[in-house]
Amino acid sequence: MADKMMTGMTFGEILVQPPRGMIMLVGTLGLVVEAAGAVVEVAGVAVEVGAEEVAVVSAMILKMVKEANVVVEAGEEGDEAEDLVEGIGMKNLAKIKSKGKNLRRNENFTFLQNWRTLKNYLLAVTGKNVAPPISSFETSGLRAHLLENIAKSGYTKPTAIQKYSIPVILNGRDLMSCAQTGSGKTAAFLLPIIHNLLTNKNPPNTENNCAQPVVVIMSPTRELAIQIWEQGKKFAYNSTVKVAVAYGGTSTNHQRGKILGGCHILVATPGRLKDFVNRGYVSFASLQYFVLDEADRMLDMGFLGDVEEMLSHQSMPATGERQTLMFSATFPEEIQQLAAKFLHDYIFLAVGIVGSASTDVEQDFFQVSQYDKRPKLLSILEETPNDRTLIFVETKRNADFLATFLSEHNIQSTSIHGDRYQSEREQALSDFKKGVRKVLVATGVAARGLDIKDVQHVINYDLPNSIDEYVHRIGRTGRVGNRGRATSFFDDHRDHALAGSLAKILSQAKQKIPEWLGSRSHGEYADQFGGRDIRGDNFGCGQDFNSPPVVEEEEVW
Ligand SMILES: Nc1ncnc2c1ncn2[C@@H]1O[C@H](COP(=O)(O)OP(=O)(O)OP(=O)(O)O)[C@@H](O)[C@H]1O
Repeated sequence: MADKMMTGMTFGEILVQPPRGMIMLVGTLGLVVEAAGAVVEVAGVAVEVGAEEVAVVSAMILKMVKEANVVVEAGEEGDEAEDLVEGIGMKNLAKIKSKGKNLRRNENFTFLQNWRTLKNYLLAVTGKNVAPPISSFETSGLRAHLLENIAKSGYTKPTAIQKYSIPVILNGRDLMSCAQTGSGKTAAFLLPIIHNLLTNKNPPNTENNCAQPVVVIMSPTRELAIQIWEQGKKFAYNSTVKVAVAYGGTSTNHQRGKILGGCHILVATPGRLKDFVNRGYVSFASLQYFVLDEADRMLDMGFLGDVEEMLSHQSMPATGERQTLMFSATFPEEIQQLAAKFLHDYIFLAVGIVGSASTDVEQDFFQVSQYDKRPKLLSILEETPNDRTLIFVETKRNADFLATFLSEHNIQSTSIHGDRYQSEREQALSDFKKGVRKVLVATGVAARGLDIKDVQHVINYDLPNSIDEYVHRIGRTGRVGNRGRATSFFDDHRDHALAGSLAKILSQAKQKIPEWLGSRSHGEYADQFGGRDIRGDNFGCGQDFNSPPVVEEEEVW
């Protein structure tokens, strides 16, 4: 049955007006919903639902119930279905009966519930001929050497996004893949790519002092590029696969030498990649995979020009002749539309709600005016002196200022932002990772992708302008199943435009919305599964897609 559904046959199809115009559908193992009414939009796609995501699914059901006057039949009293129905207060809206798995119909829907088989996630898959997911690394078909390196990395089983992304990539398909922060997206693209490189056994290609990588991975920040490079080297360890990196702020000679020495996989920031391509050090003549990590960021106005330039370079294979892979935890609809033109007959994957915050992060808010922020910060940090804490501020100046201020108060801190020398940035990150400094004050440069072990607390000293940025920032904690904590200072004067989006994020993550925040959001968040974009019109406000392009990628942070 699962195979049938994955290929989009007509089973379990249902409305669910999809987030961001993409199709979502509930069906199969956890909850089967059979469409029979006009309200239903047939989608032909499967979604598995799971215990962790029951809340999300509950809200979907609730929405359907509201719209279609559905009658829901729960299982035996005390079982998961009963709990779920209870939990979402559906009793007020639909007739609930406790009679095992019997079916009950009304004119719109039939619900068949089999809650005991709930899986661990909610998944949306769209596209034609989707390869079925893998269930374990051992049975994935990945090469033995790679499996050894996976085991050495301490991975015992694939995460949800890996289960679905790996076979799609192995199958040669283009992919847009969305999953929450810290869910293992990097390995989801690195593993199948390295598998194929190991299988093909071709040596790295360099002609006329110009390297021809098989894989180019673009990342918005230098530190993230370094991190992906390191992870790539880990998976390619002791093999013939060569991984190199190119990023700004350091001498080109060293990087160029490494790349020319042989490189299958090149991880790069946009500015340095463009520079190397324009100088003829790198060409795309052998390229098979083009990967955009943090794809929505790579395709917003800041980097779009660079990405387009690379994709339209004369040596770049055309869309459809290369495999294009895009990964992110957030993917605004406008950017998805833009992304589609670089993709060929692609598969869309979403684990969880696109753009939602990790449910493993406990989110707190304080109403704090600009003048009260410093004492409030001190009191919070003094409560938890041993916590590894990442503090986000809006300006580079304030990052330095705050780090100094905290150090003067015996809280050993350092800072990372675009005005520091690259060596200082790397030192700051290293000190923070090693625990030499417990506190790192950062601008948005550290918001995305960075995987720093045991960050217990993220503090938004200044909230960002965009809700997606908020989601990425707080995603620096609560990674791969660990719990984390995020605290944000909400300044009424500057942050009011974000209130609705924040309330929605809290609501999706099933967290308490402070009354004062809820009242500022004018109830915008109440309807989680709206007919259009999951975030509605105002969601993502502050994300300015029309802002002028920046010249150098890192300088904006
Ligand atoms: N299957 C797995 N088992 C255990 N740990 C894993 C597995 N896959 C990835 N990890 C680890 O999980 C952490 C988060 O992974 P990764 O950085 O790829 O997340 P991400 O989804 O890209 O997050 P972000 O959206 O913040 O960039 C890393 O430390 C990674 O090594």
